[in-house]
Amino acid sequence: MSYVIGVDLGTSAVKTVLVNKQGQVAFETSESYPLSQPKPGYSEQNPEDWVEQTLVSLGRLLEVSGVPAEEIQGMSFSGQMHGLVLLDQDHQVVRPAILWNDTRTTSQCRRIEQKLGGELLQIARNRALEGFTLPKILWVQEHEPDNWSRAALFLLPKDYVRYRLTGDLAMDYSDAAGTLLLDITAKSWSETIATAFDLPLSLCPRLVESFDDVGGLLPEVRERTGLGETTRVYAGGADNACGAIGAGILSEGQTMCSIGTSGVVLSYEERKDLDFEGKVHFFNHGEKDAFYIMGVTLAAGYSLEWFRSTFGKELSFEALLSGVDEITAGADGLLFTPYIVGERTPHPDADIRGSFIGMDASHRLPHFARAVLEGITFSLRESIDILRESGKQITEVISIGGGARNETWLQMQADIFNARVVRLENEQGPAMGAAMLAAYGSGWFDSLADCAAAFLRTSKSYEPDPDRAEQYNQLFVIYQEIYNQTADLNRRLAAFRG
Ligand SMILES: Nc1ncnc2c1ncn2[C@@H]1O[C@H](COP(=O)(O)OP(=O)(O)O)[C@@H](O)[C@H]1O
Ligand SMILES: O=C(CO)[C@@H](O)[C@H](O)COP(=O)(O)O
Repeated sequence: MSYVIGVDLGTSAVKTVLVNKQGQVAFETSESYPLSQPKPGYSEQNPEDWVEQTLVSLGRLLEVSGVPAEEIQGMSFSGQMHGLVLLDQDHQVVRPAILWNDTRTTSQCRRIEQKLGGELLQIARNRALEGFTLPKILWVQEHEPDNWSRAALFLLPKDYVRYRLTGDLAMDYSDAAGTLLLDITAKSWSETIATAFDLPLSLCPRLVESFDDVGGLLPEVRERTGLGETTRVYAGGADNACGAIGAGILSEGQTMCSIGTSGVVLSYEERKDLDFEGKVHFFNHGEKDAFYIMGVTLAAGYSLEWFRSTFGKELSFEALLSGVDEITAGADGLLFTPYIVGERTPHPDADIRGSFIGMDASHRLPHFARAVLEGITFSLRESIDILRESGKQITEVISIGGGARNETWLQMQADIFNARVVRLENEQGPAMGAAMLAAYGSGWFDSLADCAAAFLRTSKSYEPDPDRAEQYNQLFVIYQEIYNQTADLNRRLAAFRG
């Protein structure tokens, strides 16, 4: 038997899957790590935690599956996007990684806009958002001169882990697209953007394709994990690019919804010259010379996780959500907005915060849990609507990520999106996408599309219920008003946050 490994470096955990030539997941493991919020709006992780837990996860995969190391032909990575890992000249980490959901960089975003004006959208094809990497680099430059003076190179999270496993320093196009330093269609680092902020191009690593072979595993990694010399390592991609590959989003007309820590609505995009005015993110795909567009809810699964850990600490997700399907659409007049760490699409606003609107003495825990699921899904519907307004036909959505584990939530997605929602046999989209990059890189298939045809299987489809879809349309109009009604209140409350 031959196998490949997909590693998904998520925000809550690293997940590894061992996949055979038929696309069956022979074994999977997950190892979590902490997220630190030293101040409101800050979000950091220790890169050493990622490396350690990836090694533990790979070791378990080998040990428990019992698969001989020589049967594992390839390995590739998917990673949380945008996180800044700064390295010094000796490739030592300079400071904790500043993550995608860290919103400390509003003033750096305004500086980028002032300096570059329309050139930013022309070159980087995205607007300056707090989560992207360039504003984080400028924040360190402004606020931590000692750390900045030591910085020689930056990497993104999965590229750092891959460096520690192979010794190779590189970044793939799909992840580089989220830095705001890449000329997206030219596929090169932008000298215009770098020089505008006095950044030497030597700060940027070598660029590679997601399916490029970047070497073998270091001897100490082989010893620690049980992997051998036969396993080649392929660069990998951004978690959303890998999620798209793992959901088979490889041609025009295909859309996915991913609910992990963040929430993403993503469509394959052939129209590379169309101006989306920065309303959605426009990124390079993991497939060669392909692109996708997407909208992002910053706290999707994270809102549910926050709600569970705050109000139902002893409950599993299954227990928390068990009574939710007994409550009707709209949770008896209770709405939730998932802005608990600020928002991106369609409201790029670091100060906005969440609300429960319409609390009534009759509401119980399941009402609140339902309102949280509905609020997250309404937020994703805002991205669906932007994609539809750009001319996309969205009649079917492949749902992946932790949010695809709950049947009620999948039906809710179908009703709120007014589209068929499809769950795959394996909802681990990004890890599967990484395994597919390794399978394609290893020469198992002629294209990623051929790999998707062989690997991906539908598990169940959820059709929208016309009555509930109509009810949700009416509720969505009220939901959409909450942002404007609460934006000023939250701006004034910002001064009182810890
Ligand atoms: N059984 C479940 N039912 C509903 N939602 C779930 C369930 N398990 C996990 N989730 C949601 O999925 C999120 C984690 O998704 P995952 O794709 O693993 O995240 P990430 O890749 O960001 O680490 C959790 O925060 C939670 O909101
Ligand atoms: O910032 C983005 C995309 O622009 C996020 O989607 C991150 O890539 C993190 O993803 P998850 O941990 O939620 O998978």
